[in-house]
Amino acid sequence: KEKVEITKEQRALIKAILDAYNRHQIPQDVTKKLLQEQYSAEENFLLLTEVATSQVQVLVEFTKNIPGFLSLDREDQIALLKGSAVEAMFLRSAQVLSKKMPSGYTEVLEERIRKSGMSEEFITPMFNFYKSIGELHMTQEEQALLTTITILTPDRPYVKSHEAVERLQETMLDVLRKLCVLQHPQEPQYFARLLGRLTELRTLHHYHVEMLTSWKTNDHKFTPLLCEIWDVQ
Ligand SMILES: CC(C)NC(=O)n1c(-c2ccccc2)cc2c1CN(S(=O)(=O)c1cccs1)CC2
Repeated sequence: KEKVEITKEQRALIKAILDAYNRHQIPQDVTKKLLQEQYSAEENFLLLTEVATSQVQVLVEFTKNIPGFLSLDREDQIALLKGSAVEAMFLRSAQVLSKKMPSGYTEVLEERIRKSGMSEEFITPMFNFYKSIGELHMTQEEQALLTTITILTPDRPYVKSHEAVERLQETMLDVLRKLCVLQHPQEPQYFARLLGRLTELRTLHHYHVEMLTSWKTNDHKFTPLLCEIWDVQ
C-alpha cells in the first residue's frame, strides 16, 4: 500500500485556498434575508438574484486568491470565471444547504427556492444535487479544493492556453486525491465520488441555461453582474 504523503508545498497550498474560501463567505445578512422577507414568487426571485449576485462577487475574490490563477493569461482568467460561475454557484448552494442550520431554516430556504418561479423540471435535479453533495459530508478543505478544481476546468469556451490551466488543475487534483485518501481511509472510492459530482454539476449547468431562457420569457430581470457572467441580454 503506497504511503500517501502531503508535501510542505501542498500543505501551504491547502492553507492558502482554505483561507481564501473562508474569507470570502457570503455575507450572513444576505442569506439571512432569504429566511426573513415575506413569501411570494417575485420576492423569492429577487432574493435569489441578490444572493446569487453577491456569490459571484465572492467567487471573483476567491478565484483571485487561488495560487497561480493570476499568472494565467488575463483573457483566460475571464473565460474560466464565466465558464465556472454557474457550477461554483450550485456547489456553493449545496454547501450552504448541507451546513448545520437552526431547525426549520433549511426547510424555509428550500421552500423559498422552490417557489421562485423556477420550473419543476429544474428543481428536481437541483435538489438531487444538493442532497448528493450533503451525503458526502465534505470537509472544508475538500469543499474549497473542489470549487477550485471546478474553476480551473481547462475545456471551458474561449480558453486559449489549455495546458497552463490543465497543469494548475492537476496540481489541485493531486492535493485533493491525497486529502481524500488521508481523511476518508475507509472509503477508497471517495475521491472518485467527489469527481463524479463535477459531472453532475455540468448537467446542472445545461439546465441553468434553459432556466435562464424560461425566466427571460417571463420577463424576469437579473442584475448587470449576472447578465455579464451568464451572457444573458
Ligand atoms: C448561496 C447562493 C450561491 N445560492 C443561490 O443564489 N441560489 C440558491 C440557494 C441555495 C441554497 C441556499 C441559498 C440559496 C438556489 C438558487 C440560487 C441561485 N439560482 S440562480 O443563480 O439561477 C438565480 C439567480 C436569480 C434568480 S435565479 C437559482 C437557484
